[in-house]
Amino acid sequence: MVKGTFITVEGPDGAGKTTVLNIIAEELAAEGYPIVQTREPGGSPIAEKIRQIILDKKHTEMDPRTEALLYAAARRQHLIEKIIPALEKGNIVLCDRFIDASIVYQGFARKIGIDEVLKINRFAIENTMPDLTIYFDIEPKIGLERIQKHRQGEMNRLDLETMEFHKMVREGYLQLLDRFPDRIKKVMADRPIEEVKTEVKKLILSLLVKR
Ligand SMILES: Nc1ncnc2c1ncn2[C@@H]1O[C@H](COP(=O)(O)OP(=O)(O)OP(=O)(O)O)[C@@H](O)[C@H]1O
Ligand SMILES: Cc1cn([C@H]2C[C@H](O)[C@@H](COP(=O)(O)O)O2)c(=O)[nH]c1=O
Repeated sequence: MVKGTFITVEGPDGAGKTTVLNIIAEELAAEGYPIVQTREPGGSPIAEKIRQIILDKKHTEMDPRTEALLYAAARRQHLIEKIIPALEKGNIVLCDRFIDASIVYQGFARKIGIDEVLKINRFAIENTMPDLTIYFDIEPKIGLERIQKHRQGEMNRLDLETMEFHKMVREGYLQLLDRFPDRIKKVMADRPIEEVKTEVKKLILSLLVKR
């Protein structure tokens, strides 16, 4: 039986997910919560290797379905090696992106189709879905400006996609929010880090007190 709590954060590139998750993970751990912080694609040695292949700026010829399969493969490995064992031990798993990113980036923005991408991801994850997903909403232009300003050297293949693509990503997330209102909660991410962090932490704590 799975005893832990599975929480994911999602949103356009540069929305501030990693920054806020780092702060919250540290605070919750200091407050005594059993936290396991991780990310996708990656989070385990094999999945991190797949990440390097997917995000390599030189891999401009990667086919969209290859990309979708690689994300799903990385997800499967990460789930089996890290997420499920952590949940079985009763931990709170805070994961930077999960299945919703594939639905939005590959299914919607790459135009493979949401149902096609869901199919391969159902195969990858079987029944493990997040208990709560926090969606960081931001205009792609602002997110990308943040990345350009602070992480210029670390722009990956997906960051370098067209503005049209990034707008589709946001549109895709907003559609998912309408489809899964009980699981996905929206936070406006175009505010100071402290404000965003406070709201995200409140959402997490309100789930934890119910469990
Ligand atoms: N609320 C904020 N206001 C201004 N700058 C921010 C804010 N949150 C994060 N940043 C800065 O923006 C940059 C991108 O943030 P971060 O890496 O946390 O975003 P992300 O959502 O994880 O992006 P990606 O999905 O592309 O990895 C970082 O340099 C960070 O310091
Ligand atoms: C899990 C997942 C991610 N992506 C995209 C989203 C980002 O552009 C990159 C990951 O980079 P980050 O700095 O770690 O956010 O990959 C995707 O397209 N599909 C997915 O399933």
